[in-house]
Amino acid sequence: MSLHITTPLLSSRPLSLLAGREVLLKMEALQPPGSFKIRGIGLACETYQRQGAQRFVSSSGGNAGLAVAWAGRHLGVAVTVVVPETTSLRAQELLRQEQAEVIVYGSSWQEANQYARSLLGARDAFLHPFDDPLLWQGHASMIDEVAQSGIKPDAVVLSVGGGGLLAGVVAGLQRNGWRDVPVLAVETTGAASFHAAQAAGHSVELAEINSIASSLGAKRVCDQALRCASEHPIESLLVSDLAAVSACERFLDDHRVLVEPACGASLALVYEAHPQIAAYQKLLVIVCGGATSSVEQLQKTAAALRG
Ligand SMILES: COC[C@H](NCc1c(COP(=O)(O)O)cnc(C)c1O)C(=O)O
Repeated sequence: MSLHITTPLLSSRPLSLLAGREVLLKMEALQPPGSFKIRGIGLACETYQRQGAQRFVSSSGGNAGLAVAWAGRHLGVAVTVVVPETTSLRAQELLRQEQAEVIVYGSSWQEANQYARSLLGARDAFLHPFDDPLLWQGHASMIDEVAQSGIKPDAVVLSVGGGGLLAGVVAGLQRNGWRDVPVLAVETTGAASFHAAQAAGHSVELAEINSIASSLGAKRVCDQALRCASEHPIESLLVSDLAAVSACERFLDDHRVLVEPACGASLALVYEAHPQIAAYQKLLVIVCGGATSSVEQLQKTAAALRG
C-alpha cells in the first residue's frame, strides 16, 4: 500500500481549445497532502522506517515538509520540521494539523536546514526536499501511470525548484522507453536556478530568490537535474510571477482546483500561449499542486502584481 494515490490523467477541454492542441493534465494536486511530493517523500519515509528510523526530520516549510508530516502520521513515526521565519502561518498550521513538531528557526531556508541537521540523532532520518535518489525514484511513478494509460505525450511540462520533480520525471520517461519525449522545465524569472545553471554549463547558486512562487525558491538545483539535462532533451523556460498567478486564477475557474504559483508557472506555458509549445501536438502538464496557497492569498497577490 503506497502512501500516494494514482492520480487522474485529464484531457483538458478549455486548455486544449485555447492551445489548439491536446493538453493532458496529470493531477498531482489531488494527492492527499496536496502535491506530487508524497510520491518520492512517501517512498523515502517507508524506506527509512524499514531501516529503523524513529523520527523524520525535514527543513522544508513547504510541500515537502507537509508530505513528510503526512507520511509520518500514516506510518506512526514522529516528525520534526524546522522552518525559517519566512514560512507562512498557514503552512505552519498545516504542518501542525499533521501532528508534526514545528520549530521556527532562522531567516532563510539555509539557516533552518543547518539547524535541522544539527538535531539529527542516531535514530533520525533526514528528508531532503529534492536531493535524494529515493525521491526521484518515487516521483517517477507518475510517468509509469501515464504509460499504463496507453497515452504517449509529445512533451512534458513541469516546474523546477530544486530539481527533484525534473529528475523524477526524467527517470520515469527513461524507464518507460520515452527518451525521445522532451521536458519543458519551467521556472519563474526570480527563481531561475536551473536556467542559470543551463546557461553557465555548471551548477550555479543564485544570490537571492525574488519570486512569489516561493515553492520554487531553491537557490541551487541538485546535481542530478544537471545530469538529466546532459542525457535527456530538456528545454529551460521562464515565466513571470504575474503569468504564474494569472494561470492559477484561470485554472481555478477552468478545473475548480486551487494550486500554488509554483504550479501556475507550468500552466502559464499554455495560458500564455508560449511559442515553445507550438512544436508539440500532445502536451502533458504535471499539475504539481501545492497546499500553502489560499483563494484570498491568490487574489491579494494577483492584485499586488497588477498594481
Ligand atoms: C523550495 O521548496 C522546495 C519544495 N517545493 C518544491 C515544489 C516544486 C518543485 O519541485 P522540486 O524541483 O524542488 O523537486 C513544484 N511544485 C510545488 C508545489 C513544490 O512545492 C518544498 O516543498 O520544500
